[in-house]
Amino acid sequence: MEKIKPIIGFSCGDLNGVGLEVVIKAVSNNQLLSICTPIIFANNKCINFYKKGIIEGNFNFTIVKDLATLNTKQVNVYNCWEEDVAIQPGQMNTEIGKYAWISLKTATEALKNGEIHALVTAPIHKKTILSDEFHYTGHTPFLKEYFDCQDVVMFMCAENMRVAVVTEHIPIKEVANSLDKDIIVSKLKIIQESLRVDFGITKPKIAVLGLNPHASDDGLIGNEEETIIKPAIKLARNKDILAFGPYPADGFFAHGHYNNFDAVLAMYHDQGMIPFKSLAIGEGVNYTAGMPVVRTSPDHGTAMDIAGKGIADSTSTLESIFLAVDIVRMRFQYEEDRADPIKKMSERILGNLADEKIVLD
Ligand SMILES: NC(=O)C1=CN([C@@H]2O[C@H](COP(=O)(O)OP(=O)(O)OC[C@H]3O[C@@H](n4cnc5c(N)ncnc54)[C@H](O)[C@@H]3O)[C@@H](O)[C@H]2O)C=CC1
Ligand SMILES: NCC(=O)COP(=O)(O)O
Repeated sequence: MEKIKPIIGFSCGDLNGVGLEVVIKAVSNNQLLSICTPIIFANNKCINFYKKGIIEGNFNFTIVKDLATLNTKQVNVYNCWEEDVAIQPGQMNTEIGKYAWISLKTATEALKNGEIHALVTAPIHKKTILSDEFHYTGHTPFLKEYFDCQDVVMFMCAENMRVAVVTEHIPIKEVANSLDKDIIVSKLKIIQESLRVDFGITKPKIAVLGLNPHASDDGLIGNEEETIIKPAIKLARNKDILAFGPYPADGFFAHGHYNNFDAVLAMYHDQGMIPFKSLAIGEGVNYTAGMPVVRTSPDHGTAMDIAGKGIADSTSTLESIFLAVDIVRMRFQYEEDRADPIKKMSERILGNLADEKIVLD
């Protein structure tokens, strides 16, 4: 069957950060146009500002006014604003931060309307984007609310590991009180479903980390393992989720035990992010699992210290595009396979018969 070529939208992130630079670098990859049609939600003048000096040769794009008529042979740019913007790479500036929101808002609307198949978000600066309209600690809680999801999962994905977190951007002193068994089970359900539908793993195994050092050493160092995490794992098992643990986080990563699982659920941000960013092979991608739509993102931030220097690495953005394309295709295939199971099954059986050279009358 012919593979679908999805339309991938890009929000530009903080214009003073490395966002547009890594997006431009990633979409100028020659082979990209054969697997997807990219559309950047920003403004052509801002793209011209960043493209100078970072791309060898020409970087051509088409400015589109109507999202229904994209150029499939080129990168598309949708102008979300018309005014000139005084970009100052590396500067934290709330005036500039507001364009990150305009871009994100426009791209998210397009995602909701089905005008793009997936969204790749370039990094926002969590402080400069804040406004009455955008009052979230990141894309994840915004998208959760926008798409009316009961829960979603921040799911970091790389070639050799996938790490999800229970709590996201909250102060460390609030972590223990934010955990409860239903929240953990909810995350495990989303991870299991995502591994099946988005990654095609039929019987995924998920490791759950403890919260305390040495997963509490049998209650010597805290009790959340006994009172919350173990009961959550038991509950998940009763729901046919192959969850294991809780494992002490340090040795689990140090000795490579993550290799035995399809995903790892960490209790808090740094418990998952530090090993992920340190041990991931290939570049990591931040995927928001549990939504009806597909959103990926590079695993890094605005990198203000190197913004505008042309030295930002775009590999994680490129991987975010590849993962978005893969997931769109996986979901499409998943739906297709289940649209008419009897017909599909008979087609497959007939295929097998043909393989075995059995002739039907
Ligand atoms: N998806 C998103 O929107 C994300 C946003 N952020 C936000 O970004 C801002 C800055 O966060 P930081 O903690 O400083 O992390 P950061 O990832 O921006 O920077 C950490 C270090 O990594 C380097 N680095 C990051 N990306 C790079 C790249 N593509 N190529 C080469 N070097 C790179 C930076 O130069 C810096 O030394 C914060 O407001 C944070 O909340 C952080 C992570 C993701
Ligand atoms: N550490 C991940 C991060 O900051 C990205 O968060 P989000 O914007 O994807 O919610």
